[in-house]
Amino acid sequence: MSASVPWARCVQRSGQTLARCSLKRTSVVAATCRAPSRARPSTLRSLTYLPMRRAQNARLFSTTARRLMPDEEDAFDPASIERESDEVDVCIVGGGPAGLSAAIRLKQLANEAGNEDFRVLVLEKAGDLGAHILSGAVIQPSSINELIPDWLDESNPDRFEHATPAGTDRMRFLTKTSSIPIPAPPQMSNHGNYIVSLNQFVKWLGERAEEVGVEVYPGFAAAEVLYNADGSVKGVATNDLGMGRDGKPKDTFERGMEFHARVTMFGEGCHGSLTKQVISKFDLRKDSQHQTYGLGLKEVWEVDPAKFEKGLIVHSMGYPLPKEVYGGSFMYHFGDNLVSLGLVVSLDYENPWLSPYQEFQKLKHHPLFKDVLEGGKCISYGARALVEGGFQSIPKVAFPGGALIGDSAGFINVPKVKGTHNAMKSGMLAAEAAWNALSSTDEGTVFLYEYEESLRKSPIWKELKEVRNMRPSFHSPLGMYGGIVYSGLEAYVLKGRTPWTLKHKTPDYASTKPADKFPKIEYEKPDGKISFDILTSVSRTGTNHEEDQPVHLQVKDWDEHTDKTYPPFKGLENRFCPAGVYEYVEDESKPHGVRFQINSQNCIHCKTCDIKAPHQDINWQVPQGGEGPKYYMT
Ligand SMILES: Cc1cc2nc3c(=O)[nH]c(=O)nc-3n(C[C@H](O)[C@H](O)[C@H](O)COP(=O)(O)OP(=O)(O)OC[C@H]3O[C@@H](n4cnc5c(N)ncnc54)[C@H](O)[C@@H]3O)c2cc1C
Ligand code: SF4
Repeated sequence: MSASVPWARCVQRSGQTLARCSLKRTSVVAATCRAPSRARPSTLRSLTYLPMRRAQNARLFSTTARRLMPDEEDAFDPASIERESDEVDVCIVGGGPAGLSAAIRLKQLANEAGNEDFRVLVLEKAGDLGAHILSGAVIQPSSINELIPDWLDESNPDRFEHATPAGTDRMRFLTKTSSIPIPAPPQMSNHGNYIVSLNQFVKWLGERAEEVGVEVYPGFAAAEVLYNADGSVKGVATNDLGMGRDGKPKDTFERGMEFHARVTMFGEGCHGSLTKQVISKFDLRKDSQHQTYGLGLKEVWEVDPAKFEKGLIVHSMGYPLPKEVYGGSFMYHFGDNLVSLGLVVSLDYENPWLSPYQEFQKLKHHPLFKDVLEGGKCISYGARALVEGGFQSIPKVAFPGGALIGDSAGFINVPKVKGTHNAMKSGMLAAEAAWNALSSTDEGTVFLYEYEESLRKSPIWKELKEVRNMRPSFHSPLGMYGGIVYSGLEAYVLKGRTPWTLKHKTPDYASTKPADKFPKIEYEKPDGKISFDILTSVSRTGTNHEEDQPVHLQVKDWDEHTDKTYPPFKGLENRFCPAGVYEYVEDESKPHGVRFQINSQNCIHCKTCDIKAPHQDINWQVPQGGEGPKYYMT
């Protein structure tokens, strides 16, 4: 950090060093980057003015702070400080498989056309790329084969080195003590697929993106959608940093930053906080059904080598979930003695006593899993909601000035338990449409008609249409058994050629029934070897949030929330949250004898509360960039 070099100052944001060196694969201060200037990521080049911006902000704020008397502090409006802005060609929110594939494809096209100045920027809320990604993950390589054909080639020094070829597939129906083999439908055949840690894969994809010139900003949480005067999307803004829990700026206050682009893509994954707003603003669900969701909980274990079967893929239905609850488990053996084990629970469950976290702990005691885990070590835990609505729930994906890509739109093939290949492909299709649109005109609002069209002609559309009736068939009067039989018929005989399309029923938040309609579920205490209490699990996510900041789980009136939610549902938030964030603490001074509490530091960004809260009064917003879970090997 030398003051003599104008741009060689530490560019810090919330403890994150902004400038990252793609050669060193590490965060660096600009002056310490020894890469030739041509090879430096443009992040370094374009951010040289940032120290100045921070100095300006600091000056502005300290001036304001000096001037303010205590009784005036309340009147201070952070919005009165103008935000710095940056102008790029395409801004992508979310550095997941969809966002990074879109970014890489755009820069490939720009570089092929000799337009190296074409700026593509990716904003990612995690401190490091991949750190908020949670997935199975068995990936179908169709999209990565297309995007980076030599991704596994021995001759490629930058190949991805952590892919385990899929081996034996097993499908089981579980009762409490036994596991019954059932035929795996063709969709679930994994021949030719790879087991990976999606979090490692995304990190690697990010490096490939920087190599082709994408500007990747981890630690930047997009918090606000910006609009042009004509109503089209103008870009996004990151949130203000250094605000106290009381909503007042602290001396570390720093105004957010605006990123303006002619095309803004939302690749926030399932139930994105900005995607939600854009869908509503442009009424993108006008011709589609509501989205439906599941919550996936997952652990990675290092197991006894004698129990490890490299490439083994096991899926199950049945125990521990009651027959009215759709869901299932997965167990993938990959890498060196690693086992990825998880349970997906659909969020349209009715019984508020049900706890997806506790069901997952119960699952691990089933002999099918316990035998593998015993003697092993749990090395990570995480949870994330996933989209289950499929074909019926695909919204319009293009709107003036932008597009939805990946799980933000919702392209998971539920019977196949896969979404990564579709997320990537949708990003690539949107990229091609954006490149063509931006190349054909230098100004004015861009609308990606071509993306809507190419999506309909793509394998994504065909694949999701074919399986569209499987998930909703589990709502027939025959419940789970009816769904299994109907899905078998679709998989082997009908193959989606039926003239009908089954509808999704009630949205997840409205599916929960009052607690007094069900007997309370008593879960067994964890044994500390196979099953764990929730705080031990949360400690394995590495999650952290600065305590003195506005709560990012926004509930307007905590007492009103308690009045409406506690009496009928008896604290369901405590049970649906896989990180122990919500509590009702005994408090005799309160009307219901309890006080609502939000331990927001524990949040692992799974979005379940925003989806399942019965009165839709919990609004998940991004906290400060760089906060949240620090997943690795997930
Ligand atoms: C438990 C589980 C198991 C799964 N198993 C499989 C499997 O075996 N195979 C498979 O193919 N798929 C699987 N999936 C689905 C797969 O993970 C998703 O389809 C895929 O990750 C979607 O990619 P995406 O880029 O759309 O979203 P994501 O992977 O969710 O990435 C979104 C990124 O955007 C960032 N972000 C969000 N909001 C903001 C914001 N406002 N500002 C900045 N950054 C933001 C997030 O931090 C994240 O990094 C599974 C999913 C789960 C939950
Ligand atoms: S608070 Fe909400 S988003 Fe955070 S972990 Fe709990 S349910 Fe998930």
